Amino acid sequence: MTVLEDIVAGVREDVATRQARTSLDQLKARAHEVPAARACLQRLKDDEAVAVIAEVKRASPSKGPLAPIPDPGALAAEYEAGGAAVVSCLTEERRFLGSLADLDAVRGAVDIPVLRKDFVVSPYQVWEARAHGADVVLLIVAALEQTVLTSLVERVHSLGMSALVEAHDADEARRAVDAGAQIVGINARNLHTLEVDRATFADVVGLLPDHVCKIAESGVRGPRDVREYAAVGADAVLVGESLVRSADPRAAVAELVAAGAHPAVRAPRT
Ligand SMILES: O=C(O)c1ccccc1NCC(=O)[C@H](O)[C@H](O)COP(=O)(O)O
Repeated sequence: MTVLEDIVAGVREDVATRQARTSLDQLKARAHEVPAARACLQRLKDDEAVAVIAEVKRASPSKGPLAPIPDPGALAAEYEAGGAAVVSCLTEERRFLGSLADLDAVRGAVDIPVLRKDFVVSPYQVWEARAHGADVVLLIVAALEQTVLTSLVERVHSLGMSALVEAHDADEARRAVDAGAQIVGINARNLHTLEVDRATFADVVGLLPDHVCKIAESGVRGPRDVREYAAVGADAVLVGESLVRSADPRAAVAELVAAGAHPAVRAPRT
């Protein structure tokens, strides 16, 4: 069993447990009570700057525990104050030690869009994301059959949210676009070895049409990596570990934002 299959198997069990407590109809009712989702495409695809998506990430399969994060809302507020365009919140429980409670705390603490980062395999989780105030939902191509991926993208969009569709290689990038993705993340972390190879982004990004927002995910340790991703066409970077380990996450985000703010760092637009 691959790491991804193992994570998804656990997620399916956890979703079943939650669904036994809260029915889909109850979730839908809650989803219609929360404020409408915030738009996020324009925030991420700004020709003048590379946007920063800052992640609340307690642990990971590759590194184990990363940071205790006693107050995820306070961390998210620091990210926002540092200039993050979007806050990503991991909600997967077993390997990332996240939760919907973390998502609630983050949602309550910031005004910028919030991404629910999880291993979404069912419409129930999409409704759950909306019911908890998420504006963006991650969908991982490698975890989904194409028909399921397409219908989940449609479901996310139909609820007014944005889908961030994650690819790891050229074939997955094509599948993301075929599924109707407007925002595609290219994750430099190999899901089999868990190693990060930032060159993956440059290898794959050229396959994405101009209108698609291109996000470089994983392995950003500082401003230099932002500049390198920007130079090969990233509209945004998604950063977790280096921010949660930072003694001053607000300043750390601000440094990344500043690195992406200078137009000279951008790849020529077509
Ligand atoms: O982080 C992991 O070890 C991991 C393992 C298996 C699947 C996904 C994983 N990470 C999710 C992510 O995509 C990252 O949290 C995100 O891109 C931020 O990466 P980083 O800045 O390197 O923490």
